[in-house]
Order: sequence, then structure tokens, then C-alpha cells
Amino acid sequence: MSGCLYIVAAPSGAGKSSLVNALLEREPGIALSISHTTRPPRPNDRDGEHYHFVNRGVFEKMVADGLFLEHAEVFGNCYGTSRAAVEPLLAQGRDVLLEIDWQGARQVRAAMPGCVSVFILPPSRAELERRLRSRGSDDAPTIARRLAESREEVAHAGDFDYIVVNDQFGDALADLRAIVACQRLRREAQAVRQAALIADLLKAD
Ligand SMILES: Nc1nc2c(ncn2[C@@H]2O[C@H](COP(=O)(O)OP(=O)(O)O)[C@@H](O)[C@H]2O)c(=O)[nH]1
Ligand SMILES: Nc1ncnc2c1ncn2[C@@H]1O[C@H](COP(=O)(O)OP(=O)(O)O)[C@@H](O)[C@H]1O
Repeated sequence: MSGCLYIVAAPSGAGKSSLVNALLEREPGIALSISHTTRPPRPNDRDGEHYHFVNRGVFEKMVADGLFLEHAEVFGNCYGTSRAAVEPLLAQGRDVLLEIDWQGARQVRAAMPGCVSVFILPPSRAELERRLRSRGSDDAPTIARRLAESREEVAHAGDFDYIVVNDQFGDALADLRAIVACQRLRREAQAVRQAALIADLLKAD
């Protein structure tokens, strides 16, 4: 059976990366897809670990060659999930998680209807702004842009299978783990039903 594809989206600063990292530490069976981006690396970003950092020419060639499962422009930079980061792992039965924006989520839902999508909300606009500032990774104009564009991201929260509010970090992490546990139970139940059906069909007359 192929693995499960999870999508996690959120307005920038809501705590998506922190939650996803904490989830993956506790769920080592889930692989994180490393996206490609034309965004300049931040001081703590490591190429090939946080993103594959590429220039626009390389990115556009990859688009033209059909190498992306999805791609979108976010905050003036290109981001994309390569097929190579996802499809071989799913085929081996590994679960894969994508941290992408609502535009990418829409494309993946259309291409892979069996995926499970989660949207993370901050508890308030004031807290979102506080988190963007406290992260200390972006300058004031970048923070202002991310805050302004958070409205568009949040407007699509209703398209997702689950919404998790990241107020208390531990509670939000528990919610994410419950979603993963629920998904595994559903898939196990489906496998049992399939095995029973196959056994039934193989019975002698
Ligand atoms: N569509 C799409 N969006 C992505 C991808 N990778 C990252 N993003 C989104 O791009 C936005 C900005 O990401 P980033 O620059 O790392 O900032 P941060 O999420 O605020 O730390 C976030 O909303 C990400 O979810 C991708 O491969 N595809
Ligand atoms: N529940 C929370 N309460 C307080 N601060 C949080 C919480 N979740 C995340 N943060 C902090 O908010 C900032 C933005 O989190 P980050 O994971 O980088 O967001 P995103 O990936 O959504 O842009 C970071 O400094 C992070 O430590």
C-alpha cells in the first residue's frame, strides 16, 4: 500500500515549521519533502535541508520539464515540490508531509485526492504579528508583507480537511498527532477490509 501524503499550510508565522518539526521528531515514519525555492537563504537555512535554493532560471526550467508536483509564487518568490521528493517515497509505502501554501495545496488535492490536508491558525492577529517579529528572521517590510498576505492564506482555511489552532504549542502538537493516528487507523481498517474481500473472492465454490 502506498504511503499517506499530508499537507500542512498556515499563514507565515503561525508556527507551522515549529509544529511540523516537533511532529516529525515524534513520528519518524513521516518524511518531510524538501521544496525548491528562489527565496534567498536566511542565515540559519541550510541548502538541501530546509530548501533546495535555486535561481529563477533553474526553477523555470524545472517547471518547463514537468518536474514539479505543484509550484506557486509566494511573497514574490517561487516555491515548488518536486515529484522526485514525494513520489518514490509514497511508492515505497512511506508517509510524506508537505509544508506548502494554499495554492500548492489546491494543486496537490486535485492531483492526489487521497491526501490529508491540515491548516494551522494562529490564536489572533496580534499574536501572529508578535511571532513574526519574535522569530527575528525577517526585516520590517518583509514582516509587513507577510502579515498583509496572511489574509489571503487564511481565506482558504475552509478548503482543508482539518484546522488546528496553534495557541498552546503542546495542544496543537497533540492535535496533529491525533490526526496522524486517526489516519493510520483508517488505513489499517481499509487494509483489513481489502484482505477479507480478497480471501472471500479466493474461496473455492
Ligand atoms: N506552494 C508551495 N509553497 C511553499 C513551498 N515551500 C514553502 N512554501 C510556502 O511558502 C511560504 C513561505 O515560506 P518561507 O519563506 O519558508 O517562510 P516561513 O514559512 O514563514 O518560514 C510558506 O507559506 C510556505 O508554506 C512549496 O514547495 N510549494
Ligand atoms: N504555540 C506557540 N506559542 C508561542 N510561540 C510560538 C508557538 N508556535 C510557534 N511559535 C514561535 O513563533 C515563531 C514562528 O514560528 P514558525 O514555526 O517559524 O512559523 P511558520 O513556519 O508558520 O512561519 C517562532 O519564533 C516560533 O518559535
